[in-house]
Amino acid sequence: MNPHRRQRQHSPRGLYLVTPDDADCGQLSARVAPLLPFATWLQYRNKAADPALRRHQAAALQAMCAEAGVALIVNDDPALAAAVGAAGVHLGADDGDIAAARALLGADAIIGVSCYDDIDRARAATASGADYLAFGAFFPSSTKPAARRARPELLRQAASLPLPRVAIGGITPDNAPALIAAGADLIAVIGGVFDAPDPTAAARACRALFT
Ligand SMILES: Cc1ncc(COP(=O)(O)OP(=O)(O)O)c(N)n1
Ligand SMILES: Cc1ncsc1CCOP(=O)(O)O
Ligand SMILES: [Mg+2]
Repeated sequence: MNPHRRQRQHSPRGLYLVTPDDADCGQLSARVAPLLPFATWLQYRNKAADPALRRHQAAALQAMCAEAGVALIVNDDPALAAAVGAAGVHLGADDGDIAAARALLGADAIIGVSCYDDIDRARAATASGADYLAFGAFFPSSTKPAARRARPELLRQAASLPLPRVAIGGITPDNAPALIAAGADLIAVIGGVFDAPDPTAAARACRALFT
């Protein structure tokens, strides 16, 4: 097995950086590279790219993450995660089931599941072998304006489940403390870092919230 896939942490905490849609491979790598020192995990998410571009970008990010010691998690697509040797996959409600992803990626893979505002979905994902539970959107998101909204109390409620809790949706270094106080182990961020005037400073500030 590729040794860089074996990066599963038992109690991951920190910044879960998620990529913006960017069709320019060189530009995407250049935007991500200075941020990796502050990320616990990186998710490759590109809702606009065709399969060839997604494959190319995921492979480039996997090489960068392996070098930086950051786990790469591919959004939506277990086959792409397997093809590039990523550490895991993130599955939403329309992205297939956990068992199929586990069969493809193996016992060491990180499989994350979107639970939105639904604690019953979180319980079911836990029982099905998920590795983390993602909740949100907690704040208005310019990346995904129609995202279902959740309240921070849900993070407290999910403390009864034995998995890391990821918060997503409109998160910035300024509004994240309320979510961390409510129990978020990781904050998943796109615009709050990549659209910040100084993305490196924003990523550093996100990480500092966990120290
Ligand atoms: C960490 C994390 N949480 C939630 C999502 C959203 O997944 P999904 O509902 O499948 O929506 P898309 O991202 O595919 O638009 C995520 N990607 N990552
Ligand atoms: C994928 C996703 N799911 C809920 S909100 C969201 C987008 C997160 O991006 P941002 O951090 O820019 O709000
Ligand atoms: Mg999805």
